[in-house]
Amino acid sequence: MTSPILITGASQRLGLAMADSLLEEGNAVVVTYRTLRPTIEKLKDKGATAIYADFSTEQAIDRAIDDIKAASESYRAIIHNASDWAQEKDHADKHSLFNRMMNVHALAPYRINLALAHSLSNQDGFSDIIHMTDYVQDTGSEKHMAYAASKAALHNLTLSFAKKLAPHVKVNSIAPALLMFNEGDDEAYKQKALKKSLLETVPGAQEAVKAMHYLLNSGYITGQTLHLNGGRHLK
Ligand SMILES: NC(=O)C1=CN([C@@H]2O[C@H](COP(=O)(O)OP(=O)(O)OC[C@H]3O[C@@H](n4cnc5c(N)ncnc54)[C@H](OP(=O)(O)O)[C@@H]3O)[C@@H](O)[C@H]2O)C=CC1
Ligand SMILES: Nc1nc2c(c(=O)[nH]1)N=C([C@H](O)[C@@H](O)CO)CN2
Repeated sequence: MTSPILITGASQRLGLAMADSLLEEGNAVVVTYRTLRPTIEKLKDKGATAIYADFSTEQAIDRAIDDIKAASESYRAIIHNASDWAQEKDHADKHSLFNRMMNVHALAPYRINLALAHSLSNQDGFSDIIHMTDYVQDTGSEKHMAYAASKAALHNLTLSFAKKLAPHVKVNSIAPALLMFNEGDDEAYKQKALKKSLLETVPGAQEAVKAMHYLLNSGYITGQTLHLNGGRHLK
């Protein structure tokens, strides 16, 4: 079995779907979680290694890096999926909000990539880093300003790491728009959100799973963004 693939924030939704798909394909998988859900136990039953990781502070990021390095001497790929979709209106302390967004979405991927750069290996070809960014990396967001800025920072790290880690490592962004609704999204929100894209659909987690496999199996894509947005950029 080749070196494991690391997926951060895999206890639910897209991260869980990506981890499940990689396990079903026979890959070794290491996941991080912040909330211990039954889904994590199920991933462990399928052979995954699970590591607790909170990326909201510098000290917690340090601890996570130590645990990730202890879990495997080498990695086939790193998928930075962990994310906190926070709105300004819900956080009075904007300084704390901005720092937390940057820690989760930019500092943690930056520090983990640097720490594991020499541990990325694939006897069959390229290794990979995938950054889960967001459609708003290019547009900003009035309601999620710090979040959007941190996703733009993450995408810029895609460009820098693509240059720094070539030719052995491919580094790409996957920039979704609406792939899945959240619990509590009411019908009015759903109808309004659907109209934001040309295709007017919400495809679900498998759209991200397919994009992940495409990048992992590509032999000539690096420094790119796979936009999964249903044509929203043309609306
Ligand atoms: N779903 C969508 O439609 C879209 C998704 N994306 C991006 O795709 C990726 C996956 O999306 P989705 O599955 O909806 O993501 P989620 O909102 O489900 O978040 C993924 C995981 O991130 C973890 N997380 C949140 N904050 C922290 C933290 N401070 N430290 C460590 N882990 C943390 C959570 O862990 P836990 O639950 O264990 O606490 C959560 O399970 C994200 O990067 C997201 O920004 C972008 C645009 C649209
Ligand atoms: N961490 C998360 N990031 C984002 C989510 C989410 O559920 N978790 N959802 C979105 C929305 O689907 C947005 O794209 C709708 O326009 C964005 N980011």
